[in-house]
Amino acid sequence: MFKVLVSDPISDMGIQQLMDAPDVAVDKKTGLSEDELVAIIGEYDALLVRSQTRVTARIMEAAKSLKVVGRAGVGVDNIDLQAATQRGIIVINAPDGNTITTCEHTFAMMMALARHIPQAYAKTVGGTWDRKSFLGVELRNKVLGVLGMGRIGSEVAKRAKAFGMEILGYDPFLTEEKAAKLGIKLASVDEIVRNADFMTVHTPLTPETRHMIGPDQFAVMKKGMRIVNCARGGIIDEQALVQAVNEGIVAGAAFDVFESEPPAPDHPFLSNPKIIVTPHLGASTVEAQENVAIDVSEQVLHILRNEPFQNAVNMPPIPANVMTKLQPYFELGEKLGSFITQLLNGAVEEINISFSGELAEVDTQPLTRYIAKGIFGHHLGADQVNIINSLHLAKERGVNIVTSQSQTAKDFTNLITVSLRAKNETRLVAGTLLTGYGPRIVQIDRFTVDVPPVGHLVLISHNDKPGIIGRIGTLFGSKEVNIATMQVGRQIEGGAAIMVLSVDKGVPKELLSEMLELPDLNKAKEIILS
Ligand SMILES: NC(=O)C1=CN([C@@H]2O[C@H](COP(=O)(O)OP(=O)(O)OC[C@H]3O[C@@H](n4cnc5c(N)ncnc54)[C@H](O)[C@@H]3O)[C@@H](O)[C@H]2O)C=CC1
Ligand SMILES: O=C(O)C(=O)COP(=O)(O)O
Repeated sequence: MFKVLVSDPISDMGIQQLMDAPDVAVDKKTGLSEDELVAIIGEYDALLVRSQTRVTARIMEAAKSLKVVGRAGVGVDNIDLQAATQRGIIVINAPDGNTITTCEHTFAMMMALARHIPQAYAKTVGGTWDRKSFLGVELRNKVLGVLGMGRIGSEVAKRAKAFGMEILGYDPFLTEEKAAKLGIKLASVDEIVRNADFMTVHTPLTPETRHMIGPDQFAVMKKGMRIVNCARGGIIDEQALVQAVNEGIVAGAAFDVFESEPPAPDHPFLSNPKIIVTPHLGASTVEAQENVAIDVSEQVLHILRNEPFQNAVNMPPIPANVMTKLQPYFELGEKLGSFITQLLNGAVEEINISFSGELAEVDTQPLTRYIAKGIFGHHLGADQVNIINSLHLAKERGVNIVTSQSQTAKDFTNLITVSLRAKNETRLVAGTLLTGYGPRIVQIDRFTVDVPPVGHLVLISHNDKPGIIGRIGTLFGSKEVNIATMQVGRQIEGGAAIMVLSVDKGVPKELLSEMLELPDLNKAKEIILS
């Protein structure tokens, strides 16, 4: 008999199939502390949660029989995925079931914001008949900026069209063609910030999206913008938003999510009359809760019964013989994917991967998955992409992956070459595993280099002229950024060249912009490989 623990409020109708299964016993115990969960989790084979239960490494450690954690919803930031993977616990989510509901909540928030509904309601039920203070605005003919055009963002855009809005969308996977098909305009974050009347965010919270709307964006923002966040707290810098509201840059904001939930009683949003809030209700409808509970219960049942399953967000099993051969290359593959996606400007349309030398002797598909994980994980969030879903995510986004194998690998015993094609450019990186030395990037575009793919790198394209290395060294020194290693590559003397620096910490934005003012320096980009 499999034992399933449901530790958050999850729709009964959705989990009925688990309750009806003859080989499953379901316990519902909500509101448990970490200690209480640690004390009882050992007897369970599956755990079903929403966003309240924090499934920590401590809980996983105590979970001796746990095979699967099922998240009845999208975001898995409350689950320690690394700990789950380490212990071989599969984590699955229900990515589709609450899309429409969250999209509709976004609209409810946008309209409530445009017409001051919460404020007007409070005054009316308080006994004041005030028809003067709540002059609203129409949505019609307004520009809506959508940051994150995935499942929810795309549905929001669709509905906004029906309201007569013009939509500017930004997503690293949105091409002009896809945008045209959706009837929206592809725009940069900067264009959205400068031109939108309303803006709504629908990205996961990743290192890249954290505070993607912050002081720099508020400084150039169209005056009077209204902002909605029904995705994750922290995508918009809360302190900077409050300041922008107080300065009149932002006319109003509607937030369903907070950097820390629940927010402290003195959180500035809670006392600002121009900011309206809901307590993370985006997914809270009867329909969505049934959908996600049905989806997650179905997959949990498959996993418990050892049947094929979907929607895993962490590590899948790989056959032992394939594992032995390929495992040493997994990290290199993922790093190459992450490296090249950070170099590319524009939405990736095609990925070309070639495996050469001894790698050509085995089935390299698992390695392709790691490379795709590096490419997609950078934008979609490392917690959302794994080697089970990375190829599926590529397909879902219409990105073609072409792989080839060849027995010869120039000067190396093994070589992985990854190139990404976007509308206006193609970028290439190649890497190898050097026995005794570990992974190395050996080619970037047409330049030969020798760089370990770790930490903070700065990629500079410049003209091969005397003095440039010194000028860069002096500039980094003046900003207290230590250069650990420096690699230069060129094809001909005096021609185009590249430099790869590895530095000990993050590079301040102003250092990158000051670098661009140096003579003979053409481009500079920071690349972070964890
Ligand atoms: N408030 C609530 O109760 C709910 C919140 N959510 C949250 O809403 C968010 C969106 O969910 P879905 O649409 O289902 O996810 P999704 O994965 O379909 O879409 C997210 C999109 O964000 C894009 N993205 C990643 N980095 C970006 C960047 N730097 N700039 C612009 N776009 C970027 C991705 O390419 C992707 O297309 C998630 O954070 C999810 O956890 C989801 C359901 C309910
Ligand atoms: O699905 C998501 O990402 C959500 O944020 C919904 O969270 P909830 O299940 O309502 O606690």
